[in-house]
Amino acid sequence: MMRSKLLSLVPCATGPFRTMSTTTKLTTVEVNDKTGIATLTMNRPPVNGLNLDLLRDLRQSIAEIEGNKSRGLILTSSNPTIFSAGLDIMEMYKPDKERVRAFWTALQDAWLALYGSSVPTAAAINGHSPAGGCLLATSCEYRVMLPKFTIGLNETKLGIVAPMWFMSSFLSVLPRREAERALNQGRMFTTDEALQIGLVDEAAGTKEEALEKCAQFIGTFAKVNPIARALTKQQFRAAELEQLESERAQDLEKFLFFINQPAVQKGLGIYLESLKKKAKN
Ligand SMILES: CCCCCCCCC/C=C/C(=O)SCCNC(=O)CCNC(=O)[C@H](O)C(C)(C)COP(=O)(O)OP(=O)(O)OC[C@H]1O[C@@H](n2cnc3c(N)ncnc32)[C@H](O)[C@@H]1OP(=O)(O)O
Repeated sequence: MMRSKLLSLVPCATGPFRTMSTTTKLTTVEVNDKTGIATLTMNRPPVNGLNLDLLRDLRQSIAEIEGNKSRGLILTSSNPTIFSAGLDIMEMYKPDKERVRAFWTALQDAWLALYGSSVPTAAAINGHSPAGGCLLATSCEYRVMLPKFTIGLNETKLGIVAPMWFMSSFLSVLPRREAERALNQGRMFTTDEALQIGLVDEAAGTKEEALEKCAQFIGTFAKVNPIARALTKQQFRAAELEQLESERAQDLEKFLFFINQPAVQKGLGIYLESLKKKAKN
């Protein structure tokens, strides 16, 4: 089933490209008419916290980019210092029962869409990228990061646990030993450290430069058969995608059980307070 879905979404090898700019509430898609590459920009102030609506918009924008025959997707942020602060903790703290189910389901959907996207993907990481922000970046095939920001899966520092599929994205970028240590430590890497360890592929001085480097990466596929490339990517990523697809319901229940533990709620409350205090100082 995945294969036929993929074939219908394979990007066109030839133009012409349409100039297009569409905005859902929290994301913008702009297709460059010269390169045919789509830039998907997250725009949810103040920190691109991944709430239900942003996750749904992301998924919708990814589907749109696949549907409009773009040559590739660059994920970035409209915020000059934050790529994404990760999951909106307000969705998990004292959550509404129905909404939190929809929220986690939307996160699963967004990850399946991005990690399994048929088009080449790159992240122009133009700001901090903790936790869910790092998940988005590592779900892409290439990462370019601006200086003096941080990226990583810091879940253990918040007293929460990154699910297996967060780890899968991380593991598709970092060697196993490095990934395990960083996950256990909840380590945030500076741009230089991320570059050194291979968590990001390149550094760039400005957002424009980062976008250009991402476009260059996507351009490396110009002479590759798009169907063969897309099927190769999909096969390479099939195990992780199929694991989540087959365990979605259990993954949701596991999340709900974990998040509703009084100790986890208490920890999230303390963490939120510390973020707010920091903002006041
Ligand atoms: C077994 C399996 C079981 C499964 C178990 C469950 C698994 C869950 C996996 C979780 C994944 C996650 O992504 S959890 C999320 C992890 N994210 C983080 O830890 C990032 C926390 N944020 C930061 O570090 C910083 O905010 C940062 C992004 C660097 C930006 O710093 P700044 O100084 O520019 O901005 P701040 O002043 O800190 O923040 C501006 C405002 O945004 C708020 N804010 C910041 N981050 C926020 C966030 N993630 N969610 C909500 N609100 C946030 C602050 O409280 C402020 O609110 P006001 O004071 O009201 O303005």
